[in-house]
Amino acid sequence: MGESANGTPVRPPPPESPLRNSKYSKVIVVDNFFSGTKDNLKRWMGHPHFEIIRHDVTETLLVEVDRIYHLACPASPIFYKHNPVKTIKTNVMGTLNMLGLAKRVGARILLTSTSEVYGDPLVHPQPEEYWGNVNPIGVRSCYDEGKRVAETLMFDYHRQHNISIRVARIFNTYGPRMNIDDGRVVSNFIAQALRGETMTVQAPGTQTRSFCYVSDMVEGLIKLMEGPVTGPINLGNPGEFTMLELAQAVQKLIKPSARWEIVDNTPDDPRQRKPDITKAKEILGWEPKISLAEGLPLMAAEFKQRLEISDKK
Ligand SMILES: NC(=O)c1ccc[n+]([C@@H]2O[C@H](COP(=O)([O-])OP(=O)(O)OC[C@H]3O[C@@H](n4cnc5c(N)ncnc54)[C@H](O)[C@@H]3O)[C@@H](O)[C@H]2O)c1
Ligand SMILES: O=C(O)[C@H]1O[C@H](OP(=O)(O)OP(=O)(O)OC[C@H]2O[C@@H](n3ccc(=O)[nH]c3=O)[C@H](O)[C@@H]2O)[C@H](O)[C@@H](O)[C@@H]1O
Repeated sequence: MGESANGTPVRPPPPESPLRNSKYSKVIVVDNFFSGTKDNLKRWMGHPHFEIIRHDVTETLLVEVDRIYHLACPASPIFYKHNPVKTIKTNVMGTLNMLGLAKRVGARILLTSTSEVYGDPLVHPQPEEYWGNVNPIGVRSCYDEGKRVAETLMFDYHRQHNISIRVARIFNTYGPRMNIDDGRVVSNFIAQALRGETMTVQAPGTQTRSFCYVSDMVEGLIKLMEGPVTGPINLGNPGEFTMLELAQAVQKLIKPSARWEIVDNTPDDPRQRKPDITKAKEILGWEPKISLAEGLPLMAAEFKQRLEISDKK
């Protein structure tokens, strides 16, 4: 345990904390808590180097910082489709405001873009050079096209105002402390199996995704932020699974009697997705370490605690 300037004992940051191995030792979290929760931040509250501001990034923010990790955006399809206009505003006005902040204070800014910029990809796996296959007027467009505009804004500010930027294209990331009713597939299947409900496999069930464990992703984001290139760089785990395979893995892990059913899907669901992470490996020296088989039990254990389900059968 170290000591702060005013003598208050300072807890060392946990291994997954951006504070570790970083010269940037104070963190200001900005969130409007639309899909996030303060519960996930409780262990940091009262820490002298930590601050939370309830704020919507579609409004101007005035703080003094060196690094901006711009993650604010509804990310689960059920959340972003709930208010598509707000989702676009968050991506466009929110990114403009964060870039304005970066310009004013001379900070470096990292955008968490998404594999959704590749849409329903016709190239597989997806390299960064692929321009994508995105429906501009569909129900997912507020998110997909919103992130594409956010990327454009990042590069225009970089070219026009010489802002230092980093763009990560994140592929499906999961882990402990996700909102139990987030609506994304890994949290849905784990929560459903634990609650004794039928897992909802959206048709056809043969669509694929590549799932990255959260601590791997955090390490990749920090390496990109402190690394030498702007990106865009794919960050994800190249292990590729169908949704039926994921349901089977959750069944095997949680309850052999767990069942699934095929339910209706929503339009424009990508049929396949797998990152080409050659650039992340070669330029950042990053690749994920935690396989789906290792990550699922870690998430299930934490979901069990929150759902207060004991191991007694
Ligand atoms: N998890 C993934 O699979 C994944 C994949 C690709 C990209 N991303 C991107 O990473 C970022 C984080 O995703 P996540 O999975 O942690 O989602 P999340 O929903 O858990 O977190 C998003 C956070 O942004 C906050 N937020 C939303 N709108 C805001 C606004 N207008 N102002 C301030 N805060 C706002 C939410 O309250 C929440 O805390 C998002 O930008 C998302 O698009 C995530
Ligand atoms: O990684 C990405 O780039 C994007 O991935 C996800 O989008 P999506 O892949 O649609 O995520 P899910 O909602 O978890 O769906 C994954 C697959 O599971 C299926 N699914 C989802 C939920 C469910 O209960 N059952 C089910 O079979 C969906 O049809 C889809 O094929 C995230 O929601 C986005 O924030 C993120 O940007």
